[in-house]
Amino acid sequence: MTSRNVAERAIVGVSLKMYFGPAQTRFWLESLREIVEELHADDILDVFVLPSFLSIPTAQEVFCGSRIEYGAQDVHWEDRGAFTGEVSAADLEELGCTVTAIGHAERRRLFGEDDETTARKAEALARRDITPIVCIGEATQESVDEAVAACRRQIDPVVAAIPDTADLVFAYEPVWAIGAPTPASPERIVEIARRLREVTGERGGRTRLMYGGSAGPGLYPQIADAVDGLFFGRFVHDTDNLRAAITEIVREVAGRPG
Ligand SMILES: O=C[C@H](O)COP(=O)(O)O
Repeated sequence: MTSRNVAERAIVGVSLKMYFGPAQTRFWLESLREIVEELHADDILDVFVLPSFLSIPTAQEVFCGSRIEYGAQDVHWEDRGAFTGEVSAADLEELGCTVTAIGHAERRRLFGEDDETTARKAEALARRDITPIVCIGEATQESVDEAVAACRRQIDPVVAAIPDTADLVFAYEPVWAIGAPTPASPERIVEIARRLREVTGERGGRTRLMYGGSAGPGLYPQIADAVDGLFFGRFVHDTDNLRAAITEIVREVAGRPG
């Protein structure tokens, strides 16, 4: 992949997983808004955050009048019915969600989510015009060929399940790099991203590719020509780090030849 494939606007996403309670989430969301506005980041970046289900109404309130998008970390594939404990794409749409993650490695490992259920969830989101953030990635630090094959097994059912024109984001997150001290090497990310673009490039709809897995300040400039953005976790909980990470991405994108 070359810089010609990279979208003009970069994407910056954060999943808060289950790290923060409601009050701490509100503080962090307010800080995110302040930082984005101070840096005018939303002029050149698509910024989204995925708080817990309980804090989605808070995100709706905090981001009122802002271009920051928000959504959930999971969704059920049906709109309504006897599905105890679940939340539907219809509910998320009603609360203004425009993005939602599916198929995260933790959902796959801890809650039995598989490629088939991920595809059904993608279809449910696409029906509501909510962009699926589909998490893909190899389980162990195997060869690039094996990693791409593993990702392909996760990509193909999703692509088949949604309309060709639907907006789609893949978050390439090597499972072994999630919750680790450092991300995958820039060389590996760039090579795998290039190969994944070949797989997803046939779609008619916009298909963007992010990197996630221990991403933090310092990573983006090394892989900016290969990915459309970063999917952050722990390393932007600290709002100084959040500011540093967004500042770095804004500088990189603003410096691209126009
Ligand atoms: O959803 C985010 C990713 O799983 C990355 O999390 P992490 O940066 O804390 O490893």
